[in-house]
Amino acid sequence: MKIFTSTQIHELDKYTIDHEPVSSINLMERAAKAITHCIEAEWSNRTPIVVFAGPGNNGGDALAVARLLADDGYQVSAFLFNIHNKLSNDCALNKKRLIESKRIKQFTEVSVNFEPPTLTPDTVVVDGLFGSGLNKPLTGGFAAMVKYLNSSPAKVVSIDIPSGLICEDNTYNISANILKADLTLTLQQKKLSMLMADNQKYLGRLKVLDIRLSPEYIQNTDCRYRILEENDIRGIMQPRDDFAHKGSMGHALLIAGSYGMAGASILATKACLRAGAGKVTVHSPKRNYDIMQISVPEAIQQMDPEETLFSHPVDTEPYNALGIGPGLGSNETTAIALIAQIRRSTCPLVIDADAINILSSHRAWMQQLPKDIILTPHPKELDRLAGTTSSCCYERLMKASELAERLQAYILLKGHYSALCLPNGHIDFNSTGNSGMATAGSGDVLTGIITALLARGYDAPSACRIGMYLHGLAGDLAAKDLGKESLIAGDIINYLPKAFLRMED
Ligand SMILES: NC(=O)C1=CN([C@@H]2O[C@H](COP(=O)(O)OP(=O)(O)OC[C@H]3O[C@@H](n4cnc5c(N)ncnc54)[C@H](OP(=O)(O)O)[C@@H]3O)[C@@H](O)[C@H]2O)[C@@H](O)CC1
Ligand SMILES: Nc1ncnc2c1ncn2[C@@H]1O[C@H](COP(=O)(O)OP(=O)(O)O)[C@@H](O)[C@H]1O
Ligand SMILES: [K+]
Repeated sequence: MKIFTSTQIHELDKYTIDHEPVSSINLMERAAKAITHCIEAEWSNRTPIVVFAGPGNNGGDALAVARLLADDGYQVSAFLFNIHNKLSNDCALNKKRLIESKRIKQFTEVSVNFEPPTLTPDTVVVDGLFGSGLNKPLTGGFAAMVKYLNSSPAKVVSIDIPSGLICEDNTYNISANILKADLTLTLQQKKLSMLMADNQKYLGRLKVLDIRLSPEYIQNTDCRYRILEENDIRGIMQPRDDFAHKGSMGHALLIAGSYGMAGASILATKACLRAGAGKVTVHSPKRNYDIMQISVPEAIQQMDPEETLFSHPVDTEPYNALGIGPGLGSNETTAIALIAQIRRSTCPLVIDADAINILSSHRAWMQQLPKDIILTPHPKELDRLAGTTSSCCYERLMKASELAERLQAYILLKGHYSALCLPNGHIDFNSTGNSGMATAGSGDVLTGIITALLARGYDAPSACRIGMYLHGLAGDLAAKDLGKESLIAGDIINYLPKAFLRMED
């Protein structure tokens, strides 16, 4: 699913009006009907409704909803904020229709002073102050109104997006001036800011309402952001050849696990095997030999000369892909071996965990990274790598994207909606995965999966897309059977077979 920017959403709106064809007022009515339907499904007509409408089309939607609810027997009070005496055409038309319908309990147009109504816990507030047209943070009277609503006991339903939240960049927005909705009914598609962890507190429950905007525009318009769905992944997965043999299914090398961190290499290795690599070799320090042999008998063991850490780069000629980093530690000997390993590697590379941390403390080495390398940082690792200090998720995402462009690398920033930042500046978000996966070792599993896919011959973007999707899907299937609370990283590996099966259906 493409995630258009607010500018593109306006173009899409206009294109639909011109080409469907549908008049803009009828498109607004379509949106208002969908919103009204959702509200009526949740609250009976004994619920007092208070509608707050702004001067633009978000306000127009809200006034149409006020009329439709009143028509269906709800007690509706509506406030239209028209402080500059300037309404959008469709907002003005819906004001007229609302007044003419006469079913409304109270309609107030606010131009100067606003006497806020009493909001009881059983009241539902419909927020149509600002939607995708908000172009700067709220200030003054509107900010005060948001604060008033946030401190009220009423339930809030936001139309399209909670007022005060901007569709993309909220880096310099003020949290107290953004409405906290209980339910957000967003039109046609999620907005970029809805994918960010730090904005979840504003959204409440989020529903996407299909208002049938032009499929032609949606299909033909290039878009920087998209959410990967099952069909996108099915489209790039290759069937396993009947005549496949272990020599044709890729030989993966993992360099992982220092003494005390054998678990990370075990998880990555098992995941790599379960993701269908023909052969997996794991390079780890001598002291981990027995535990590795016993834990993953299917893998080939390669011992580092050192007892407890990775110290010697290896020849990658026999391998089709290398994953390096899980549980590696950040000893200086390991750091030097890592950069030597990166320099001499001839196969596709996945860099994770401690390998990323080592690069963060030796930034000059980043210039030596080959093109098309894959880095899989979690947010803290990305912050160390890119030197981000802000807690703003959008800013971090932009840093990750800039870094991907500068290095011509694939940066997979992990989390809910993991974001794959591509060298061309585009960003693909993953749609699978759940909070049960917030458990140590989940990332090691992802590294193993992506390394396997690279070894099998997928190019870097496909390996990342399929890898993060299957990883999340395995987590979802595991959570369905086991619940989220007790999920551990090993469960993700155990459910990878079912995730593959689901994609073969
Ligand atoms: N997508 C679709 O196809 C469909 C979309 N629809 C609906 O349209 C909505 C978008 O409508 P919209 O473009 O009229 O913008 P909206 O959010 O109402 O605000 C614009 C007004 O706000 C003002 N303003 C901006 N920032 C401000 C600030 N900080 N503080 C104060 N004022 C500020 C701005 O003023 P200006 O910047 O122009 O001076 C202008 O007056 C969308 O969210 C959805 O609900 C549906 O009807 C049907 C199909
Ligand atoms: N709430 C969540 N929703 C979806 N996926 C999640 C969630 N929490 C964690 N994950 C996934 O689990 C993995 C965690 O990786 P990471 O933080 O590197 O773990 P570790 O370092 O312990 O192996 C990532 O792939 C991430 O996307
Ligand atoms: K709104």
